[in-house]
Amino acid sequence: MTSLSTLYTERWQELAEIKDELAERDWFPGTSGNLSIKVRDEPLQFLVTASGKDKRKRTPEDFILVDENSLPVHGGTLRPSAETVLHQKIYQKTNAGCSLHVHTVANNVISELYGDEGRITFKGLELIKAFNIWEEDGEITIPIIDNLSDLPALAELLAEQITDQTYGVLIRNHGITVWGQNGFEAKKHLEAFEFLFNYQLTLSSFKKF
Ligand SMILES: CSC[C@@H](O)[C@@H](O)C(=O)COP(=O)(O)O
Ligand SMILES: [Zn+2]
Repeated sequence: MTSLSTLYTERWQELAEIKDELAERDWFPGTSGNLSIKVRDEPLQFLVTASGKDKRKRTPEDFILVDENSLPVHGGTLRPSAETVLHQKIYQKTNAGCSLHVHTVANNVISELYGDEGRITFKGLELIKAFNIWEEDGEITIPIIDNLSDLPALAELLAEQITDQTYGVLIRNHGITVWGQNGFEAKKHLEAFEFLFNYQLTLSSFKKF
């Protein structure tokens, strides 16, 4: 059986690599964004990015191990992400092993354009298969929630949107939070959503009035 410390080291490495890749895409403007990865289930413990840091940089203090109440397991002075409670809710309501939150222009614009409808649905696009949807007429819907400043309330709002068919949630004029069973799947979902948002925005810009 893999020891807890080996698991911790492996998960740290996995999350650090994802952070580097998302940084290369410039998906952490102005210190925004936060990432987490589950280390153990019972009791829940996950690594989450430290708050307010430049997530483009790699340092030994990038991640903090937190518990099922989003509190640091080992104490210390480093603060976990302000949005840790959103990650906590995702682990408590899904079988996710990794959760990623980024702010991009595309996800913000889509969230504003479709915010009043409370969701956006994509269909007829090959990339929907990234969500393991293989039907020819398959579709994927992402809910859009208001950007409450009360973070526990925001986490509740997000949790209310989670179903078996939900892979992410847009927070209006804020960003996207996605998850997957592991780091690979969470990143795949994030890249697929961002592709779909960019597709929609590009298509709209070419539509005749
Ligand atoms: C600097 S704007 C972004 C923050 O307000 C927040 O939304 C965010 O994504 C990053 O917060 P953090 O506490 O660093 O995880
Ligand atoms: Zn954010």
